[in-house]
Amino acid sequence: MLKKFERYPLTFPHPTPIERLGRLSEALGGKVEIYAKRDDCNSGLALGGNKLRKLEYIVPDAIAQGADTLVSIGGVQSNHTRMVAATAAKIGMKCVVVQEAWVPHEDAVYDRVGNILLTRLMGAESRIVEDGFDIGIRRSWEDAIQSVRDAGGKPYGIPAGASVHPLGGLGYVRFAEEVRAQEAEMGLRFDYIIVCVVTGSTQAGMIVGFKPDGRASRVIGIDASGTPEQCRAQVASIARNTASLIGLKDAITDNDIVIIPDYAYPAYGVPSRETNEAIRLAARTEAMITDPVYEGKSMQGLIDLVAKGTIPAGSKVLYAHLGGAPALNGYAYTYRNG
Ligand SMILES: Cc1ncc(COP(=O)(O)O)c(CNC2(C(=O)O)CC2)c1O
Repeated sequence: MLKKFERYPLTFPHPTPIERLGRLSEALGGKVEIYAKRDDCNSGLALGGNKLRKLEYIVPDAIAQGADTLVSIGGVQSNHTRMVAATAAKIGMKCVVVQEAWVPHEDAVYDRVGNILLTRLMGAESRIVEDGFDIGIRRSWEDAIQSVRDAGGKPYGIPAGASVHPLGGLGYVRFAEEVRAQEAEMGLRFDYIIVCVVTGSTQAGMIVGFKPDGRASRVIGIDASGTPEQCRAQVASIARNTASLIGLKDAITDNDIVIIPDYAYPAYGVPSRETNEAIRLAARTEAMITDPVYEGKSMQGLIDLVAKGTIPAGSKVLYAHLGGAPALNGYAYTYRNG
């Protein structure tokens, strides 16, 4: 489905591993088999993560346009801006990232550790602004792009999460193709795929990628944005655009888009007690580290959906681990007692 699209390798030259989470499966009652696909371990670039899969299909366009500066946006502890900074460093471009005030934080070091520390270490110009959380196209980002032009640079704009970009969904179409090949090798088939969703092109790409084998609606998005209607609309738009790009025009229906808003509380970037319990359970049963902004909430959703029987006994579930651990450093106070 993707052969006509150029991909600039930013991830390791092999599929990310799928591992069975036996102790977590047992801890949840042993009736559902849980596996994880480790996209958190997908690259040597600055601790990796889901955005690198997306950026592999965006970088060729930036190079073709003769850009010299990647310009993107996220919260202060954005994993996405860290991966854009990593990509710029790797391909020899400059980088400007706008870091908005997406999270009301309690840690004095929140704006100096984790993702933003790495982003700065890789030479990106990190511009902290006071605008609040929003997954859409931001004025602060548009102004940053213009400022690069005004300074004589050739900017290439990458929106938040590389999601509202024409090529933003392709990386996770490839994820689905990879999973199908691994299922064939493993001699199994997953009934559900659990994925955290915020700006949307990760889940949207998976929906498109799994549509041909009838599993689009088995990609269960766990919303971590706290703005579920905007998130759903963005996923739908990206999925339809991506489907058209790869020759599946009009294939995506509303029923293909399954997003559960129940675990984003109390707010984007703020973990609940249940989020923290989920983070601890994954850490203590599998030494699998999840974060309070994204994967901790999708792990919370997985645990709850199994406990409630929404994911029925006998199911095989693939948990998509998309990265995010560096942000834990901005929550040291929250986890001061483990
Ligand atoms: C670790 C991790 N897991 C899941 C997601 C959600 O992915 P989407 O934005 O494609 O829906 C992010 C996103 N992060 C954003 C960021 O700025 O880091 C785009 C919001 C993520 O970083």
